[in-house]
Amino acid sequence: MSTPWAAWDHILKIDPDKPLVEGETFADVCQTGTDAIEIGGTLGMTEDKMQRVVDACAEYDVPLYQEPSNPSVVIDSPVLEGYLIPTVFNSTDPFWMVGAHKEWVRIEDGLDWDRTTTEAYIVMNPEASVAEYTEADCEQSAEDVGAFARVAEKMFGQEIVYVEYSGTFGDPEIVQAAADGLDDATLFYGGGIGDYDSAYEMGQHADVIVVGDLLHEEGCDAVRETVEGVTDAHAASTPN
Ligand SMILES: CC(C)=CCC/C(C)=C/CC/C(C)=C/CC/C(C)=C/COP(=O)(O)OP(=O)(O)O
Ligand SMILES: O=P(O)(O)OC[C@@H](O)CO
Ligand SMILES: [Mg+2]
Repeated sequence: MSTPWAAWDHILKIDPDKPLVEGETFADVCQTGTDAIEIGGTLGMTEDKMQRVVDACAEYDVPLYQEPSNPSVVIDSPVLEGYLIPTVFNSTDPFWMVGAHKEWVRIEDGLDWDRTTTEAYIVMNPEASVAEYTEADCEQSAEDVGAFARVAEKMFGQEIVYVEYSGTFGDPEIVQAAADGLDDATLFYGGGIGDYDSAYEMGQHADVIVVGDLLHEEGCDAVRETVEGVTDAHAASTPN
């Protein structure tokens, strides 16, 4: 797989288990200015729900990626640009690091490796479903997170490191520690981004910000503001 995310600033994560804001359509969702759409969530995932979102977004230009939370919800669709497969570095259960992946590969024939890449998650909000689901140890200092990020890149060859605060705005110092741990990998940050300022702030530390709940709670105009926030943060920090 090539590394298109190296050029991204913003990902919109659609949770197929949650409705859009009343009156909005997937056409609106695909025109928020985001660089890519990830389709996934932790709870209530089914192939059908995934497929419905993929179909609804298929005709627009924004690249679509599936982010499955378990092997049984992966859908085979030519419309998908690729599959971003989490591996949770701070899970206390190896199933969420490598076990689910082994099961997937054992069961499925002919996976499309060119369209498949992993995201090295560091799950930091103990209240999030994803933390509970993967039994993540969220007691990680900035030094720990920096070391996880470095291990992910240097020892496990990960192209994407994802600091995940799903549902709450994280600690910018921790996100910066992850950034400092990386040379080449792309740093995703997700969690609690709700407006221009929060997008700008995390945009100063992460390569890509991921916006999820805001789409389902506030809608497309609010998402568009976060695209502006991170774009401005990156423009301000890029030397000419
Ligand atoms: C091997 C395959 C194909 C799948 C397994 C992939 C793994 C390890 C998944 C672990 C769980 C995970 C990191 C899922 C990614 C999606 C995610 C973090 C969604 C956000 O979840 P929450 O916001 O906590 O949940 P809800 O919004 O559903 O409550
Ligand atoms: O839903 P929010 O809090 O925006 O988090 C985004 C994403 O990181 C969730 O996996
Ligand atoms: Mg969520």
